[in-house]
Parts: sequence; structure tokens; C-alpha cells
Amino acid sequence: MSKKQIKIEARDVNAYYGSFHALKGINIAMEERTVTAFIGPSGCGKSTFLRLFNRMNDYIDGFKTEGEILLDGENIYARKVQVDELRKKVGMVFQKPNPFPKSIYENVVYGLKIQGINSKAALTEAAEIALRQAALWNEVKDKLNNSALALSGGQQQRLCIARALAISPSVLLMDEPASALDPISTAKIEELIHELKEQYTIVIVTHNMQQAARVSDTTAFFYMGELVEHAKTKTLFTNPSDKRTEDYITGRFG
Ligand SMILES: Nc1ncnc2c1ncn2[C@@H]1O[C@H](COP(=O)(O)OP(=O)(O)OP(=O)(O)O)[C@@H](O)[C@H]1O
Repeated sequence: MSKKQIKIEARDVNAYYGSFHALKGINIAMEERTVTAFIGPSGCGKSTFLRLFNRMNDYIDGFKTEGEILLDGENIYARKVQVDELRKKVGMVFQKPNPFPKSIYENVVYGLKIQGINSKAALTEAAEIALRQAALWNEVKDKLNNSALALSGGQQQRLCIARALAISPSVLLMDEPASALDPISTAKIEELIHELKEQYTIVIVTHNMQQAARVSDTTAFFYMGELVEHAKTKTLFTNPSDKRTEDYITGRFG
């Protein structure tokens, strides 16, 4: 098997909210078509770090970052980078499903329409592909014009995944995508993550260590703004190299 390329790399990344130093000297490399889980106690910086990969923190007053985040070897914070172009490559799914108050179909094709794609045939085809990828097609194919808000929470989250996939990103960021869902919907999302990694590079923030163990290839443990340890998931959970990781995964704090 050919060796996988590095998809996302952080080099000496620091981040600040005003004078608060939220991320401290982070270095990490994530391979393409793998799932990386970010774990760690509340407030350790997981979401802040995840949001750097599609420049979601740019909007926050007083937020500042240093160092480099490379996507396919290019620094996404370089002056020439256009954020809307970056977001076509890096999709994101949030903790709470956030469909627009529009039809199922309109939700999925939203990003494509913004890109100026108006052909009904192209949009219909893209919607079906994305909904199939998000394992939602069979449940919604007969009611594409119904409101997205009438779907269950788990279906809404898969719809949000379909909406993110419709614009053909290569990276999918997921910030606790299953924490608001019931166990059956959670299992569906986990299964989906497993299928999507054939094609996408996935980074997932989760509070649930069992979930990290189930879905990810590698796991990164964060503590108080530092990346303590990044290793193969199995290694991190069975043979961590840092005492803080061991304390966390055995439930001594957090
Ligand atoms: N918009 C903001 N303004 C100021 N401080 C912030 C902001 N967002 C996050 N922080 C602070 O930065 C630190 C890291 O927050 P972050 O949300 O990244 O942590 P987290 O590990 O994702 O936490 P959780 O697991 O609770 O979601 C926390 O101390 C938090 O209070």
C-alpha cells in the first residue's frame, strides 16, 4: 500500500483570545483519508484548534494566531488565501444540527447555489449523491421538498453532513457531531464516519473516549492549551506515553 500524504499540518501554532493563551506551541500532522480524534477536558482548546483549520476563529474579536497551518502543504493563513475558497475544501459540522429553515433539497444544494451552479439537473444529481454519502437518501428521497426542520435530530445532523459534502471538500471537521443525539443516531454517525474516511480526511472533537476509540485512527490529547500526545488510537488508549494522558483516560481528572 502506498504511503498516505500529510493532509493537514500545524507548525508551532499559538492562539490567543486577547491576553489569554489558548493554544501553546502545537505541532501535529494528520494523514489524508484518516480520522483524527481530539480529546481532552473541557476548555483545553480542542474546538479552538479545530476551528483554525477553516479559519472560523477569524471572526472573533481579539483572537490572534501564530505559526502555520498547512493544508496540502500550503499555509492557509497566507495573505493570498481566500477564505471562501478554503471553505470549499474544508467542510464543517457542528455540535447541534443547524439546518436552514428551508426544504431538505435546498439545504443540500445551498453551497452549490452560492457557487453559482444553477442547473436543475446538476443540483438534483449533486443532492442525491450527497444525501447517499450521508446515509440519508433512503429516508428522505420521497420528501425532498419538506422542511428540514421536520426531520429528527439525527436526520438533521446527517443532513448537515450532506450539506457539507455537497460542495466536495477534502477535509471534514466535526465538532462533537453526536453529542446532541440519541444512541441509535450516534451509531449511525459513527458508521458514516467510518465510510467517509475512504474519501475524506476527518478531524473530530469528542468528549466521549469510547467514541474516539471506535472511530479514529489516531487520537490527540489536549490539556490546558497544549497538545500532550498524538498517537495511534490504540496506542494512546492502551499505552500512553505521558502521565497526564494516562490520568485522563483512566478517569482521574476531566
Ligand atoms: N470566543 C472566546 N473568547 C474568549 N475565550 C474563549 C473563546 N472561546 C473559547 N475561549 C477560551 O479558550 C479556551 C479553550 O476553549 P475551547 O472551546 O477551544 O475548548 P474545548 O477543549 O473545545 O472545550 P469544550 O470541550 O468544553 O468544548 C477556554 O478556556 C475558553 O474559555
